Amino acid sequence: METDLRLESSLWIGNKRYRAVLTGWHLKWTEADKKNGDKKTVSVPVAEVVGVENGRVEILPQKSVEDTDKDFTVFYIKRSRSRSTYGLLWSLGRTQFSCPSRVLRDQWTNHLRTALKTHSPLRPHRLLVFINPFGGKKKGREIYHSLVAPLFELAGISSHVIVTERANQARDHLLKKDLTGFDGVVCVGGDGMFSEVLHGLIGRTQQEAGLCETDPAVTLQPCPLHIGIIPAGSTDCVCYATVGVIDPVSSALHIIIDSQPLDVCSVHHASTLVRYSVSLVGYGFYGDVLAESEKHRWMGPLRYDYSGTVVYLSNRSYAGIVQYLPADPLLSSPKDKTRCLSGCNVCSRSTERLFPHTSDSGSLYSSHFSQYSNDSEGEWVSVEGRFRCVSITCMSSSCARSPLGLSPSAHLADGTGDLILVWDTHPLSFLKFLYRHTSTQDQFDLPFVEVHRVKAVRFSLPDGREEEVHEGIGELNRAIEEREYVDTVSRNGSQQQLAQSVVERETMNEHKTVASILCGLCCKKTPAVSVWNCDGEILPFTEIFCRIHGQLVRLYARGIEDGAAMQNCSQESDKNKSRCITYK
Ligand SMILES: Nc1ncnc2c1ncn2[C@@H]1O[C@H](COP(=O)(O)OP(=O)(O)OP(=O)(O)O)[C@@H](O)[C@H]1O
Ligand SMILES: CCCCCCCCCCCCC/C=C/[C@@H](O)[C@H](CO)NC(=O)CCCCC
Ligand SMILES: [Ca+2]
Repeated sequence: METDLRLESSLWIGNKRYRAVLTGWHLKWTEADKKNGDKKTVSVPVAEVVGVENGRVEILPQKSVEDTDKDFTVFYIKRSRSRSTYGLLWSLGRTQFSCPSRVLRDQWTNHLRTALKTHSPLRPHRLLVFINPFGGKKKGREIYHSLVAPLFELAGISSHVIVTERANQARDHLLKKDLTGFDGVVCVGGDGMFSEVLHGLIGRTQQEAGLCETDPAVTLQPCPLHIGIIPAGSTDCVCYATVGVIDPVSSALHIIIDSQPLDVCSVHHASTLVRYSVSLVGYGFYGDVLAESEKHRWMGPLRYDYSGTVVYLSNRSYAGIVQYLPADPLLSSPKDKTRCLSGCNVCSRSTERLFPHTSDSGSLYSSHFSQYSNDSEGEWVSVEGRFRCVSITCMSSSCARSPLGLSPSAHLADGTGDLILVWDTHPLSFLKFLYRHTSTQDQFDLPFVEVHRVKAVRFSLPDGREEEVHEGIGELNRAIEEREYVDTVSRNGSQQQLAQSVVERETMNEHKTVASILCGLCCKKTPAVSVWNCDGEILPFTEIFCRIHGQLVRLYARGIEDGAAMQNCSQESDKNKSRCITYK
């Protein structure tokens, strides 16, 4: 195969002559008229060629084609460091080659296209795209049509685009409509849109397999369709943690060439499935922040900072019983200071265990999904007390607010989640814990913080707390109502007037906030229960059971690339370094 695809000739880039070689794995070109020591070789892995066009062609920012006889243009992945994140930005590299004859030009383009088909057989051909026109800064449509669609066209991908008109339209479509012919689903939006697609695809796959999603003991069927994310939301945590940057062009290029399995946590209450999560299932602080932020949606992404401050000042902790099933400690630890990077060994070993009969990317479509049991997995552990927060995350959950994330050493696809227990502590100590999320300081190196790598978690309320719960809520509401009454009556004279005015309703919310802050600071009359934040949605239950399902879905991504390692790659990349690429 390698021999058949090999092609070597002189080619021109501008007025310089190059010796160009196409082997099975790489396209390389070296300046021909230089002394040996000065010769630089550019090497592009075939796996990173996005498209090949006849003539002199430009795609972004605008398409332009000069249809000449002896020229061809190669488009490929180009990397640069991101100033604000740890990941690498991808852009579309482009080189226009000129040949001495049209025959040679056709030979080059045919060989390159054949090499692409041979070495990248799993690239998508047809995608279903959902655009949320209201996500984040409401730029989803514009982002897709100007930056993403031209790249898909270049890569020969056809797409069926649906601009959503209501929440849950994407989920319902995926649950009910014909999906024949699609290789994957792309969501243009934020974590909420991703969650819709996740629920739609997991639900559809289980329906078709005749499996019962509600039973936490059932081994779920992995989804055959991939999920791609074009970030256009407020947090874009799933994109950040799986690609390393929030950049629509980088994400579009990942959709064209990549595949990355991802663990999913199913959340159950009694005998119902409540939701799926990939990022955060959080009780206490994160639940309260989300609940508070819902009152201030008009603030946009800033609502989380505002609500974070309000909730922090209200100084709450909650009683609970947490039971967890530890994962095999011999495989990895959330405190081992490693990071899950693209090509991660811990995740690869997990793939081997989850899909024992396939070792390569063929496992993508494998129907083998046997729940492994491992002798080194421990017994259930139970802890009880007061917590500032209880969080479970299947991945690092890094985002712009926290570039290393909730659990910096968590793995995307190892079949485990990290359980973070933050015991009740002094407000300043808790602030230290929160603050460490924004830097490289270790947030787990604090005496009131525990982190465990787990397969499953159960959360329940201590016995007899129900009364306290109601009492707590009742007292808080009475305190809020009292303050509201005093405030409104002194300003307006009548509560009815207040209820009729939208502006004043907003003021009422502010008063509620102030009341709850005062409650937290002075009276300590806080509710005895918090709410669960599940990837940005509030759960309607307090007592839950969570189970991690290893590699239940596949994303069009590759995990975070190690910027330093990429720069150290030699120019003469071999097969093992096929992801290395150097540019002048
Ligand atoms: N056409 C629509 N109208 C109203 N809501 C929609 C529509 N399409 C999708 N949604 C819902 O909007 C919610 C938020 O969308 P999305 O996640 O795209 O943006 P975001 O909230 O700004 O970002 P993030 O979730 O990253 O914070 C989603 O939960 C989704 O269900
Ligand atoms: C003094 C400085 C304090 C700084 C504190 C920073 C702590 C940041 C930790 C980062 C946590 C990200 C967790 C990800 C959650 C997402 O799945 C979810 C959906 O988008 N977002 C929220 O729930 C939105 C709510 C996020 C709560 C912060
Ligand atoms: Ca994991």
